[in-house]
Amino acid sequence: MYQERKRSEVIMARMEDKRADRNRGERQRKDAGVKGKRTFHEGRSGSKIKPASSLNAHSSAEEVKAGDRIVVTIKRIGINGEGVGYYKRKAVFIEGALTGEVVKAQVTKAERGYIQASVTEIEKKSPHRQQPPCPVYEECGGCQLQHMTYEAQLMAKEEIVREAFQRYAGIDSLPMRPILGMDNPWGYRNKAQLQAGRQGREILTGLYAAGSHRLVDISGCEVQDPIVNEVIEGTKAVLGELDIPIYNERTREGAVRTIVARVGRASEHVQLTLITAADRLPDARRLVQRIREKLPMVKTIAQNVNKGKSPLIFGERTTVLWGDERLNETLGDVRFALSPRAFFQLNPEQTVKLYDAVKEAAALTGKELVVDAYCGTGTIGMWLAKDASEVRGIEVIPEAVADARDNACASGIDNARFFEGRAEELLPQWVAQGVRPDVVVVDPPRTGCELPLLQAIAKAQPKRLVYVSCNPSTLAKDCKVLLDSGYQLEWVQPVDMFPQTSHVECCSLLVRKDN
Ligand SMILES: C[S@@+](CC[C@H](N)C(=O)[O-])C[C@H]1O[C@@H](n2cnc3c(N)ncnc32)[C@H](O)[C@@H]1O
Repeated sequence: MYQERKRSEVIMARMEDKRADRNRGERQRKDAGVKGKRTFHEGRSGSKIKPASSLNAHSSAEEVKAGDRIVVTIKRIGINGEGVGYYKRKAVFIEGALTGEVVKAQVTKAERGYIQASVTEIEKKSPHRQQPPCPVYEECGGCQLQHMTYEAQLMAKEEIVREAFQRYAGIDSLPMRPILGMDNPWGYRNKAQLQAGRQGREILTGLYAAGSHRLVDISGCEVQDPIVNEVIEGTKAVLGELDIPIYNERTREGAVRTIVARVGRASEHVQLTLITAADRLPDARRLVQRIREKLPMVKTIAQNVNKGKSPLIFGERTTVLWGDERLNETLGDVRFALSPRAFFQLNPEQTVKLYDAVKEAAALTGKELVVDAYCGTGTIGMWLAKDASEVRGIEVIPEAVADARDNACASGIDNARFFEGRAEELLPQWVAQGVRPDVVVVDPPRTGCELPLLQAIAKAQPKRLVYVSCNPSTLAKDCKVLLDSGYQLEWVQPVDMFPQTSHVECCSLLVRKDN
């Protein structure tokens, strides 16, 4: 349960990322009242482009209806990676269109506050448009920005953050630092979590196409670590060779539902988990033997049983069939021992940049009490512990708290304690008891912080508040509350944790005005 909750909140695994992307798109469109998804990519979908002569431009947005043709200049990229322009002062959301482009588009939906349309022809093409490297980019939907250069992706993400602060916090001149991107924005994901299925004799592993039960095979996914891809392919081959039954979503028969492979970057060891729909994994002994022979980098083979019908990936019970109980990983000089269901950041290289920004914002001298609210497995608290007097982490998921305690122990950190509970309940209690943190770090789920937590922070008056967020909209809304209660926004540091997708993470520093 812990793993699944984390996943949906922290963009944990690829499958859940897809859902999060879609949900996010829905949320964003709800803001403007839009629903739907991308329908166009130049080059791939050339046949969808209609000649300009078929256009029939309208004179008033009120008259626009589905099926009409309009011409739109794209002003920016929206939170879900779509192009956003205006037609007669109404926002128009156009999947696959890029900033600066002038596109002819067909209206797919016209509502009071917005229009949704799909590209039929690009009149003026962006120099940042590129052919998406992935052959299943459109079908898969896990990435949203492969049709633009990486440079343009970074600019778009900065714009998304700027726009959120303008819209939700009324800040026109945001103290934003340049986004921290990656030198190589490919092969960064340390973990794949793929549904298994069959097409005739062939075993597929991938993601379901949006709104369907059609599995899109994503073999060799370019954002995955190549070692992870190798293990997924090798495992598929062994499953086929031994004719192990693959779960069929429709008939609810078969065994293997999902393959999860996670690589430890420091060791290059891989933890492999097969999620099955029943207790029995047929031919388990031969399966273990063949995987060990074929994939020597695999150091753990585990089975997790999930008999449920919900979209949660993991079930409650995990058995290690062979090998190490946990995968060792390090971030900087902090060590982690990860059980198959334990959460860990998906892009370790960028996580270090994010946590370093948190450390800079916290500006610790060794004397401070730091509260790490929404601490997960305690990674941020541990990153700060050696420069603080005391760290107190708060996390709602018991297994995460247990992991945090174990990880602190493994790293020899003895000034960090982790508490199970809701941040919006525990912090107010502590404050009522007279606890006065010097620095509070919050890293909430996409929904942002609960108001009682923000109120408790305002009451406790920590000198520094470090807000880590994967959702610029809720970040900006919460910042507005904090700015109204005596804080000042010093800087916002966006970090590109998920290149090729429209996700953007930010670390923001707020300080008390009366400091
Ligand atoms: C975005 S993650 C942050 C994880 C961690 N800081 C890290 O960098 O890995 C948010 C975490 O908040 C936890 N959470 C969600 N709601 C919570 C609440 N009301 N109180 C405390 N923790 C909560 C989730 O279980 C999740 O571990």
